[in-house]
Amino acid sequence: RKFMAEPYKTKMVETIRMTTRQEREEAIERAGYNTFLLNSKECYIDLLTDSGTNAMSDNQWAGMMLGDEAYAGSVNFFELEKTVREVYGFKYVVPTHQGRGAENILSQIAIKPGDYVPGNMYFTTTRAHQELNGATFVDVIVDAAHDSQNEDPFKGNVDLKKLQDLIDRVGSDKIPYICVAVTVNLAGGQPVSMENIRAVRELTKKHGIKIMFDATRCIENSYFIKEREEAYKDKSIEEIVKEMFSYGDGATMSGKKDCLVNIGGFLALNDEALFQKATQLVVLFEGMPSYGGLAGRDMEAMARGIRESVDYYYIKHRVEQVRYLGEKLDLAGVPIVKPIGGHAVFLDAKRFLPHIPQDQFPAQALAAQLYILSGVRSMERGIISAGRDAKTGNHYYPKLELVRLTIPRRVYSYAHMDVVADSVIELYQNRNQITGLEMIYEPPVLRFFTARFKPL
Ligand SMILES: CC1=C(O)/C(=C\N=C(/C)C(=O)O)C(COP(=O)(O)O)=CN1
Repeated sequence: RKFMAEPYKTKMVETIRMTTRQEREEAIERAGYNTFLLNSKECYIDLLTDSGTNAMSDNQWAGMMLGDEAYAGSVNFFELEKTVREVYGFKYVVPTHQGRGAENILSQIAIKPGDYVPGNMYFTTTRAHQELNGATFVDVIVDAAHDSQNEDPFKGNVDLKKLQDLIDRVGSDKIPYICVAVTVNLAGGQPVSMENIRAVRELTKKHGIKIMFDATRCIENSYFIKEREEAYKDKSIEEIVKEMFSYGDGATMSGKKDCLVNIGGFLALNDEALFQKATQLVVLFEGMPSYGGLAGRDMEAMARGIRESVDYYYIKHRVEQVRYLGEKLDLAGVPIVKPIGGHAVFLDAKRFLPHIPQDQFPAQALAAQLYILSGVRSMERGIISAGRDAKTGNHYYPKLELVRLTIPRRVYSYAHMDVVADSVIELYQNRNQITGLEMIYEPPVLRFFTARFKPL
């Protein structure tokens, strides 16, 4: 068989049930055509996100029984710290409740008003914290990343000329760090090559600019390096992760993805002065430096999840299961982002619904219609997620208007992937019946979480 079978067997099940079309039409109406506002029990196959929705292993659950819930100096903290040092290679670890907790602290300790933070495409919460601290985010990703049909194997790469131009334009003292996301979520889960990371290190080192990784999906990135970068095909995932991060000064991590936990994250740093600043803030926002908003048992589960995540067969299956879904859709002519990403298949809503202008929110409409047809929940990653330009007040109009079918780790089977594929293909065949939406409630920040719409 082309795709490997699951490298695990099931020991516990959580029943899911199909709803009726009538129930789903009522539910999406109540949710204002925003899939974020649906209840979990209204969703049959929930592909909203891979964040916190992953299945833990028996080893991780066993670790939950070993929570040292001491207020300070928990055994589990030292286990987490040891694991981050051994697997990722960073020196200091500040646990946080999830990725945003780390982004909040890093942005506050490293950014001063008027700074510029370059990055390989924006991510919603990452940019929000950078802007909250007075920085301007500057997208320095390769142009190919904004083209859903470009099949470059490393579309997450940094465009070194764009980075150099920014340095020349604003001066390196205005650039505290570059945020290198491995993989790039909104480009379609696209990886950064080791060669590019090395080149970014070389360029930034000359100007005293730090590299801070967004490590959220770093294992998927490592798998793509092993699969697509000749020099790494015989390296282990663990060797690749270690080398990747050796070129950086720190990382923010949402453990809810590649660390295989339902809650958790951390800020990792090598610089002691920055670490000291981080510990001063963590007591304000997350708790003690030795628990960062997490119970001891959560830190134990995260430490064990990190160890499991570098297992080759685990990550091979994970990436291949996503590829399986993507290839079925591609074969049926459904427009998707290529190459297929590590954590999700992204539908290209502009090409799926060319008759709907972007300011009638095609991706939002497509996600709502997919739910009505099949109970499959997906996430809008287009103009609504992009938000408004703080200066002009106008929508950002991203080139990529996408619907993300995000596959949780170790949760769904290939049969579920077939159900998703069949329903997307059916929707594609009837795409001309889909109409645009009007936004009837728009929150001021990160609007995609709670905005409401109605069909035009
Ligand atoms: C690349 C990246 C993310 O994808 C991310 C969160 N992503 C979510 C929730 C998602 O659905 O993609 C975050 C924020 O992590 P958090 O959701 O606060 O644990 C940071 N970086």
